Parts: sequence; C-alpha cells; structure tokens
Amino acid sequence: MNILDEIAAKTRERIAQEKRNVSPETMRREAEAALRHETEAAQCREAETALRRETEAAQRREAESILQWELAGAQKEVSSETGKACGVRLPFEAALAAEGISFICEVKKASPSKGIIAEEFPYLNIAKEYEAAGAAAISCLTEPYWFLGKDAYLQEIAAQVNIPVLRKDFTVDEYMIYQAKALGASAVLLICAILDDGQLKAYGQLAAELGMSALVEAHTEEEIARALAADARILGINNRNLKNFQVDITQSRRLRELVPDDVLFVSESGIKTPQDVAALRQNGTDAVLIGETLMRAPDKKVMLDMLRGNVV
Ligand SMILES: O=P(O)(O)OC[C@@H](O)[C@@H](O)c1c[nH]c2ccccc12
Repeated sequence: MNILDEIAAKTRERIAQEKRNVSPETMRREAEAALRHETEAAQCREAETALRRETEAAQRREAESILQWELAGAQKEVSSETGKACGVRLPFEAALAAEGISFICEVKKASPSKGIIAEEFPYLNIAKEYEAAGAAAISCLTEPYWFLGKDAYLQEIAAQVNIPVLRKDFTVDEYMIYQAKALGASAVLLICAILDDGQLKAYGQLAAELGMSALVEAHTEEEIARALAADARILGINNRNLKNFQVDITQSRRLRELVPDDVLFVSESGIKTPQDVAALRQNGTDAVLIGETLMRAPDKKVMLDMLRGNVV
C-alpha cells in the first residue's frame, strides 16, 4: 500500500470513530446551522447597505415623502435580492479569481515527507501573519497522524481571520464535508487519487450546497479529465506525487493546457523561489499553494513579498 492509500485508510478509521462521538445527523445539523448563520449575516449586511444607499439618495432629494417611499422600495428589493446569491462566486473561489496570482498560505506543523517542519507552532499567529501579508486564503491541515493537524486549529483560525480557509484533509466521507462547514471552513480538498467518480461529483455538490468550494486535486492527465467530468471549478495540480513524494514543479506547467480557462488553476507543493512563482504566473496559474517555504520563514511578510518578486 502506498502512503496516500495508507493515510486514506487511517482517515476512514478516524472518521468512523468520530461518527461515534458526534452522529452524522448531528454533524449535518451543525453544518446547516453554520450555513444559516452565514446567510443571515450576509442578508443583514446586504439590507444595511441597501438601506444606507437608499437613505443617502433620498436625503439628497431632501423630501420626507420621497425618503419614505424609497425606504419601502429598498426593503422589498432586499428580500427578493437575497435569494439569488447562486450566480455569485463563493469566497474561496473569489479570492483565487482576484487579479494577479493569488497565494494560498498553508499552516502545517509536519508532513510525511519532511517530518516536523515547525517545532514551535503558534498556528493562530501564523495565520494572522499570512493574512496581514496579503494571503488570498489559508490552507489548514487537520489530519492528525502524518501532518499533526487538528480540527481545533482550523476552527480557531477560521473564527479569527477574514480570509477564506481551506480544510486540508483527506476527504473520504461526506461527514468530513459537514464537519468542515461546522468548523468554519470555506473550502474542502478532494483528492482524485483516493475518490471514485461518484464521490468526486457528490462531494463537490455537497460542498457547494453548504456554500463551500472544493479544491479538486489531480496529479495526472487522467485525473484532470476525471476532475473536469465531475464539474470541478477549482483544479489543483499537486507537484508532489503523494505516492512517492517526488516533487516536480514542471508538472503544473505541463498540465496547464489541459484545464480550460473558466476553471481556476492552482499549483501546489514544492514552490520555493520567486522564479518558481514567476514561471507559474506566466503559464496562466491563478493561485499557488505554499506550505513549507512559508512555514520555515521567520518573517512571513518578507517571504511572501520575495516570492511575489517585490524584493530583490
Ligand atoms: O509544503 P509545500 O511543499 O509547499 O506543499 C503545500 C501543499 O501543497 C501540500 O501540503 C499538499 C498538497 N496536497 C496535499 C494533500 C494532503 C496534504 C498536504 C498536501
């Protein structure tokens, strides 16, 4: 059995245990409550801005009667607007789609290929430093055995930063998608090599129903085809072969042309230098996912600036 299959098997075991602690039904309800809460908050914000805008416009006309009339109109409009959030990009996807190459910065204590990466692991500070340094999103490992991750890291980080957080784990069960939502994640990882076509599609749909994006990870031509057939909107090429740990960044460059432009293209793993980033940017990469290089950097902002090519 290769390492990827080993981690996936252990993850199935772990989730079976977790289901005994919190039933799938309860987890589903928690996820749905998180979604409801978010929708309500968004509706409030929308209603507030709409009302403010209408009020300002009406004030300009300086007539009491017009103000009343406008406000009533605004209120009606807001309630019909809020239902049609569907065509809008979800937060993780929007962050990656922004102008220029986006950085997904990873919070990771250890990995199976590198062992312990960060002896000291002030995960919350690291996440806040990433945010302050201009990260588009954060990737947080929650796999406990090989990456020494924890659900609590994700939960705390998601609650304290204002950028979307990806739950970096080996999704092998829909339970994990409900969990991700309940923990505050904006996206989940779906690895083609450990999921069949039916799971890829169903898990992607479930994530979307819960208002989350799916980063669909592929390593080969065939996996790209499977990801696209499953309607992936964000496709990540892992430059590291999770079966033997070999890293080859040219993988992302070679496979770029197989992914249509309306699907966001992410390059993951082994990115270390401004030259790496520049080559990927030139190749039409929308976002890079960087872990080790940033985790080992004492100053995250300096390292991010350097990777962006802002510092000579
Ligand atoms: O630390 P790196 O080489 O920058 O890699 C980050 C990220 O791509 C890597 O952690 C990763 C990519 N795909 C994964 C799947 C599971 C766990 C981890 C990963």
